[in-house]
Amino acid sequence: MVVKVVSHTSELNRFLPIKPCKTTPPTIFSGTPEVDLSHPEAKTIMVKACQDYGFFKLINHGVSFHLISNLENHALNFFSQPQSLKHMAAPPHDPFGYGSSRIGSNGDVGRVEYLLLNTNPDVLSPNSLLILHQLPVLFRCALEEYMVAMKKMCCEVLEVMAEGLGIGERNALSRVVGDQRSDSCFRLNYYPPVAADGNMLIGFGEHTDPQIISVLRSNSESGLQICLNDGSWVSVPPDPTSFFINVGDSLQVMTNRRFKSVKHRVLAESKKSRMSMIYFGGAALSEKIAPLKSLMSKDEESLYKEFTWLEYKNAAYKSRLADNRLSLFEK
Ligand SMILES: C=C1C[C@]23C[C@@]1(O)CC[C@H]2[C@@]12CC[C@H](O)[C@@](C)(C(=O)O1)[C@H]2[C@@H]3C(=O)O
Ligand SMILES: O=C(O)CCC(=O)C(=O)O
Ligand SMILES: [Fe+2]
Repeated sequence: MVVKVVSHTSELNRFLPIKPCKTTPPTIFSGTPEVDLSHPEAKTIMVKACQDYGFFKLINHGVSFHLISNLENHALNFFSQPQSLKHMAAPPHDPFGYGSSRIGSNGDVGRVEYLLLNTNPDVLSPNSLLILHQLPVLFRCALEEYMVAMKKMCCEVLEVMAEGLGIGERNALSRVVGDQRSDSCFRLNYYPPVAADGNMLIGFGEHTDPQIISVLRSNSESGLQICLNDGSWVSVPPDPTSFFINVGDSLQVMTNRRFKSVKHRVLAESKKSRMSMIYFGGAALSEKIAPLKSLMSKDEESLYKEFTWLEYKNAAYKSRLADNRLSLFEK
């Protein structure tokens, strides 16, 4: 009998079970709200989209396509390397760095490879710095440039949103993500092509994002699905020239549930690889995540207990992907 000794985590990962999905073709969603950032009515459409779906597509965003495709090319080169070269010196149990199949540390799996980074040089753990410095210098520059552009755009979107919500201070939301100490993160997801046997696999299981907003850009391969209010799942047609914005749990709280954080997932279904890049705009660790006073009506009560981003993050990172993390903090 030949006993194969699996000595590396990446090897182990290949044997993790990933549930195949039903083969019925997904419903294509034709109703993605579209927000033109250069349009004077952007604020109204944005707020309605966040109330109705917690999700919208952003066009005329002003981010150069060169910046995006430059990062995409470097990322593709990175993921195309042999497995042994992708594994970086990230210590075990650190969510940051390169990963394959395992999502988080509580048993979730998906057919995905990723690179997860902390975006803030001030709260960068020594591990995150270690990871960045193991990447080719041009890749690292492309990442840094892209993250700066994402932070700026995230703040612009949050300012338009605040205006749309009728909040007096335009920076009530954007100052949280714009803060020097904001604990935002960035993720590159690479979904390898799937066999043409009609089976769809879970690429990234259903979840909500814990942060304030997430800014997602993908190549032209489909896979992203959102859950509508009636509980049905619909496929979002990809658009590599636009960004997709998700309302995260923190924004659901800051708006006292006027906005709902959107449940989403990715099915690995394409014969070509899908690549996505997501900027998760978060708060500083010490920031109180609570409904904005300027938004609340006179006798309105907060639907949530008081907590800081650090408290929420700690709880979130102990949970499974599909858990309702906010329920722990509801009054
Ligand atoms: C299973 C998990 C992965 C995750 C941490 C968690 O315990 C629950 C939240 C997950 C999530 C979803 C959005 C982002 O991709 C992410 C980086 C985040 O902040 O929360 C992931 C976490 C992760 O991959 O470690
Ligand atoms: O890869 C994608 O398109 C979405 C992934 C996602 O939702 C996440 O990383 O939180
Ligand atoms: Fe997500």
